[in-house]
Amino acid sequence: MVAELINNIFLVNAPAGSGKTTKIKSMIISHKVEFPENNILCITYTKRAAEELKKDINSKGIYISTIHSFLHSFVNIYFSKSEIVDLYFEVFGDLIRNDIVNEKQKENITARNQRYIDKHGTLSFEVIKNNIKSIYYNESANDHLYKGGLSHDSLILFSEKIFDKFPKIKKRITQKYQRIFIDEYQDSASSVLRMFYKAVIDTTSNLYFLGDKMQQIYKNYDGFFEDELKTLNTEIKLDINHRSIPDIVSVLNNIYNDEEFYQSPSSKNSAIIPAHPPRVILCDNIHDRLEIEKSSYPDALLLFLLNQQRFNSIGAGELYSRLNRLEKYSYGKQLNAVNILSDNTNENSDSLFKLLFLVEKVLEHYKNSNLGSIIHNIKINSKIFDLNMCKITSHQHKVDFNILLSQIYDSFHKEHSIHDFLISLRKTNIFKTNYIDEIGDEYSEVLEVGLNEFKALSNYLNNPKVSTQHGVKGESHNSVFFIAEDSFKNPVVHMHKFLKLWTSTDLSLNSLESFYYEYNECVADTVNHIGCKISELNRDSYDTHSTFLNDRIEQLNKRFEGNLIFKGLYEGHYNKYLLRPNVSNIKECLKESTVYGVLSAYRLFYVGCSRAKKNLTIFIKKANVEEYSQNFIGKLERIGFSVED
Ligand SMILES: Nc1ncnc2c1ncn2[C@@H]1O[C@H](COP(=O)(O)OP(=O)(O)OP(=O)(O)O)[C@@H](O)[C@H]1O
Repeated sequence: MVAELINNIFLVNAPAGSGKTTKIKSMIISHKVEFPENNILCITYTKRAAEELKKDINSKGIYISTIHSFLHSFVNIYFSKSEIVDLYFEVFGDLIRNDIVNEKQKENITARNQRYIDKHGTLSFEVIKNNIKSIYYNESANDHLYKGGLSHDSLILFSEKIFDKFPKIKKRITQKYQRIFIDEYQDSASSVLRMFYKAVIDTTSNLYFLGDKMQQIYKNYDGFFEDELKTLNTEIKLDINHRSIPDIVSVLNNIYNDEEFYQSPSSKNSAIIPAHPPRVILCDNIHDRLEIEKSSYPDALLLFLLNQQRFNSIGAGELYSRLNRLEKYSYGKQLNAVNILSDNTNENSDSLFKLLFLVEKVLEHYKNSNLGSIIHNIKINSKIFDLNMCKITSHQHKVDFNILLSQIYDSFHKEHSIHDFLISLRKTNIFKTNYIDEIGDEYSEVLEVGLNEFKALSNYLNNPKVSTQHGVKGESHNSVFFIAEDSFKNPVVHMHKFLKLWTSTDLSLNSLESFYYEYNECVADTVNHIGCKISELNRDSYDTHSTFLNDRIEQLNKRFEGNLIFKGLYEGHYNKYLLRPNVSNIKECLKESTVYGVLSAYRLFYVGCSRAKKNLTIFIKKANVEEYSQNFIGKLERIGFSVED
């Protein structure tokens, strides 16, 4: 049966640089001019994107925010209603009961249960139910279900449940908003897409999903909105690349390798002469070669895969790695080391870095003899400065104060550790001693790092030229240096396996993604049958299921026979298993990340290349592609790259 097309819900799936963000802005503005009384909602993927968009369109009735802040502001007024608290227990009750029982005796759950008993005297489902009067969004990656705290993911899940159960609440969305835009739809969870779809269908509001499937670089979307996507209105076409020069547009078309998404270059970019053709540099040592190229293109944006590499390149690698090890910035916590090291404003919530960035700002004003700005900074930071010491009521005070600032200035320019710098700050008495002293033991490793790393970080923040491949969505840069790297965990990106597969097959997003979904389903089905994750298989559980697993491997081998992606990624592992069936060999066969890592590398490669307006360079370590270098160079040249050794 052919699904009915939906007229008021639009899908604009268009490649990089085709003007999606620009289109959103112009649609918002023109709608507002025509219907000034209407309200418009625009959901962006990151806070930064929301802030950027707000700079251009900030008028009454236009609401721009991330999905979490939108949902939170929209549903939190119901969070203490008894029906909503009941729904909370309906949705999360089993999870709560399981944690109370803690069948597998997980240590963290045992500890959490004990903390609850210490505080409330006892732990049971009924006690928890009695204690929770209202639920809340805890703005972190982990739920606090005993207290009614919803994590990022649970806020989304629970909002969807609220809209399903209480249509009146859902209806408020379209009563309030006549136009809704979801930017970067490809990285939104399918539950988010479905939520808006169900709210807007059969109403007079319009909903627009804008994005690019090729730029799906986070794992939020699980593929469960594909049927609905096929029913959407696709009459808005964006097929001109407004960002890049024709040679780069041609490379991008070839990487995308899908006629449906073919882009023409914009005529305004045709006259731009690049410094070099899009090129791939195959080198023995990427670091050394980068240094050389950086001197010719000092403004190039360097795209690394990992934050660690990015901070290494800035000259603040040790600072990043040590801050990253702090418990409070570990995985799942509200803030991480990147948040702290990227925020040189007064909003930085880390006591050490707030102080360092502030001191640096004050020294900048000192250098420019701008006493007024120094006083202003002192006044708005009364928790950090000792206001008595900073009072300037006479000429002598001013002279004394200047002496203290000059001591700080000298100390800041000395080669010593952050710890020694803090000691020198403490000695001046300008700062509250308890503020400095409270930067306690947990920071001891961070304080050992040289102050020069902080200075390098600060220079970088004033002029960022290094980013991660995940972090440059939506950006444009004249010159881009993309550094090919692998990562086997957080994030999983198998760049070199991708390059190898790309060399030997005519890869397109559709072919690789369909294989990924199909293979993933086979793995999920196997996991369901054996009742444990593939990575958790051990010799005993393998023996129990070996007949089933052997059959499964033979079936899959047959099913994907002739599939070049399977051949490139899995065939070797299957042959090995069929020769020697054992637990470690089966794990390799059924590893979902083998294909996921290649798929995410393909997308990141495209995202990275598509940031370049004029000059694009890819750096690849020669040794990593040696085995197939002739074919690889041939492929690169067909794509439109020039290849340099
Ligand atoms: N219609 C247009 N005419 C001229 N320039 C445009 C037009 N649309 C977009 N641009 C310019 O092209 C560049 C890319 O636009 P935009 O960021 O909107 O594209 P996008 O599709 O959102 O890109 P990406 O998917 O890579 O984030 C920007 O510099 C923008 O100013």
